[in-house]
Amino acid sequence: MKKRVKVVAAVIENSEKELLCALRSNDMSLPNVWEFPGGKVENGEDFGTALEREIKEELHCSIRAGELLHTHVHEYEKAIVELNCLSAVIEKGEPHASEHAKLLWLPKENLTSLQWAPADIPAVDFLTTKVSR
Ligand SMILES: Nc1nc2c([nH]c(=O)n2[C@H]2C[C@H](O)[C@@H](COP(=O)(O)OP(=O)(O)OP(=O)(O)O)O2)c(=O)[nH]1
Repeated sequence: MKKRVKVVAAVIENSEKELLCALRSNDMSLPNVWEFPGGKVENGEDFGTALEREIKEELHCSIRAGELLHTHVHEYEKAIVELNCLSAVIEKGEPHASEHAKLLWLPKENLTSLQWAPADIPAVDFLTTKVSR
C-alpha cells in the first residue's frame, strides 16, 4: 500500500500582493518543479504549528500561518500526498533558500507561468481564478 503523507504548504503574500514560490532542487524528491514551501505534518501537530516550524527550518524566517485555503489529495507513483495550503504572512526576517534552488515572488495571475508539482495544480487554479472574480 502507498504511504499517505499529510503536507502543509504556505501561500505567503507580501505587501505587493505577490506570492512566494519555491523551486525544488535537484537534491529533493520531485526535483525542478515549483511548490509552496512547507513540509510534512508531524504526529500531534496542528497545521499552523507544522507550517511555522517547516518555514523556519527551510527558509530561516518566521511566518504567521492563517486560514486553510485549499486541500487536495494527489496520488504520486510512490506516495499519496494530502496537500493543505494555508495563507501566511512573514512576521520576522526575509526568506532565504536553503534546500530550494530558487525563491520567487510572483503576482497571483502569473502563477500559471511556472511548472508546478502535480499536487499543487488545483491550488494554483484555485488561487488564480479567485483573483479574477
Ligand atoms: N512542501 C511542499 N511539498 C509538496 C508540495 N507539493 C507536493 O507535491 N509536495 C510533496 C513533496 C514531498 O514529497 C512532500 C513534502 O514533504 P517535504 O517537503 O517534507 O519533502 P521531503 O523532501 O522531506 O520529502 P521526501 O524527499 O522525504 O519525500 O510533498 C508543496 O507545494 N509543498
